[in-house]
Amino acid sequence: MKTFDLIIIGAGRGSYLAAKAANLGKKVAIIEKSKLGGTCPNRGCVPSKLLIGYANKIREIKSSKKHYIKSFIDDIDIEKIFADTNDYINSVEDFYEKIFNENVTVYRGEASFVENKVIKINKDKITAENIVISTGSRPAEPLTEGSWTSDNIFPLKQIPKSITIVGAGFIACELANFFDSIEVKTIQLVRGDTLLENEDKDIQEIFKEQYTKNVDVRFNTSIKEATKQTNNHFKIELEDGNFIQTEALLYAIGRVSNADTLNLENTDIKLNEKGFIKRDEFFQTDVKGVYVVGDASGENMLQHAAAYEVNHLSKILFEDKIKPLKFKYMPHAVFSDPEVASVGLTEQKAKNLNLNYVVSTTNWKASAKAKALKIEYPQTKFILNPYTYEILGCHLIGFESATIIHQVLAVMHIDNDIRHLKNMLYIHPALSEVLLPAAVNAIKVIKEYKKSQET
Ligand SMILES: Cc1cc2nc3c(=O)[nH]c(=O)nc-3n(C[C@H](O)[C@H](O)[C@H](O)COP(=O)(O)OP(=O)(O)OC[C@H]3O[C@@H](n4cnc5c(N)ncnc54)[C@H](O)[C@@H]3O)c2cc1C
Ligand SMILES: NC(=O)c1ccc[n+]([C@@H]2O[C@H](COP(=O)([O-])OP(=O)(O)OC[C@H]3O[C@@H](n4cnc5c(N)ncnc54)[C@H](O)[C@@H]3O)[C@@H](O)[C@H]2O)c1
Repeated sequence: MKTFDLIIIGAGRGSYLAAKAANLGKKVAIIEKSKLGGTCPNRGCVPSKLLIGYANKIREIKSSKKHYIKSFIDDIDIEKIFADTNDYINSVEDFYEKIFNENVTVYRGEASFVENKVIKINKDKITAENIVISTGSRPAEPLTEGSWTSDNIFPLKQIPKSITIVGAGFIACELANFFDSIEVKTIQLVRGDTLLENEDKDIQEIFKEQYTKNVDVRFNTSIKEATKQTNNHFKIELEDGNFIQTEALLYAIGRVSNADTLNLENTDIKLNEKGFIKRDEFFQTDVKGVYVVGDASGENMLQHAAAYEVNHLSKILFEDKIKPLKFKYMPHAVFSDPEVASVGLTEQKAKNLNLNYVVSTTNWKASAKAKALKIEYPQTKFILNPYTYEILGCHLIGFESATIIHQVLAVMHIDNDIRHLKNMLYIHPALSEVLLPAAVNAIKVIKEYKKSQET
């Protein structure tokens, strides 16, 4: 049996840990059953955001009337869009192979545990003092045979004339926006009456109102039966009695754990109630020296979380900086139309937790830059601790929200106090300036709250 210093199972973000350890002279084995780089560059964040780039441009052209410009789109070269996106995807393996030096052995195949510290891949058995499980997650099984998930839509193959997308979360709202923008007949099926159900309710409402101006969303329904016809299209009977025909059917109904591939029953590693791998704040599983990072823990399921965790784990393993990691805040964004960005608690969560909080909501109308964009709906919502001025949550909807929120993240990172956002200097009239009236209003709301408590 071969012995390594470090074994990494899953070459998504775990690849960077392999590269770092190898650069420090450690003998590393990394095992991947699919493509090096994992979900984000091959079938996740990057390809989907490349597509959103086209969608944003198309939406901008289509809304040019607001700027008194009559425009029309002569042709959208979807073949080129698909080919460019696939070119990127096809370059990923090569990129990842190059980040590994001679100290890395790449095993191709599915890894499973034989015992606590012994891993089997194909006919090989290997062991190491430290083992990192970074096996990510996979799409929940589609409910119709022959349909797509985000795993098999990339690399992009056929250009469908019509697509039906099931789900109301991140993936459904990003990809339905793309397909609709390139004029593929798109229908989104949502079992409830909300989109992006984990966002703050006010943001959800604005999102729903704006998004459904473009995308044909059928709420409170789902697929009763779907059958493939001779022309290879799906005939779908909906729960509400309606029928639709669609060439492609994509399920985006959440992600599940890959832990079932690992034969963990041969170990002392425990799972949580959702089947993801349990760990402590040092990423350690129930077996000493076996760690879990990224989606495999089921905690954050975001690339920036996986990247941060891998970086922190490398400090624990190689720099003797044995500090626990507990995220103080975890931001996310939905790159759809409109764009949404969020960090911390929604108002509903703050309420459920019985916290003392105040809410400040401001629109972006005072911003000259926002005015120049001619979009009416953008909003900033803060949830604040009125005693400490702490930002408990911040929710943005509007152009470049994912960029603007970084200013809030910096404050939360350094010294979480909304007053910094009021006192700092802003470039006038940059779009980030929208946070100035938001902070001024937030502080006013806090003062009014305090005054009301005195009387
Ligand atoms: C369509 C889509 C869009 C997304 N967009 C964003 C975004 O915009 N921003 C964002 O922050 N996040 C986004 N995400 C989420 C992001 O991709 C994941 O959070 C991130 O990739 C997790 O990284 P990871 O290394 O934990 O897992 P992964 O990247 O999934 O890597 C795990 C690897 O382990 C391999 N593996 C699994 N089991 C085994 C086994 N038994 N043996 C060997 N290998 C195994 C898998 O093949 C995979 O390559 C998106 C996800 C999807 C699907
Ligand atoms: N911009 C980003 O950061 C980004 C983009 C895409 C994906 N991601 C990550 O990937 C994860 C997975 O994305 P996702 O969109 O698949 O999951 P999600 O959890 O965001 O949404 C799943 C949706 O499917 C619906 N659903 C579940 N079961 C269903 C059923 N049987 N019938 C109909 N609807 C059903 C849910 O109500 C929900 O709306 C996200 O949680 C996120 O962590 C992030």
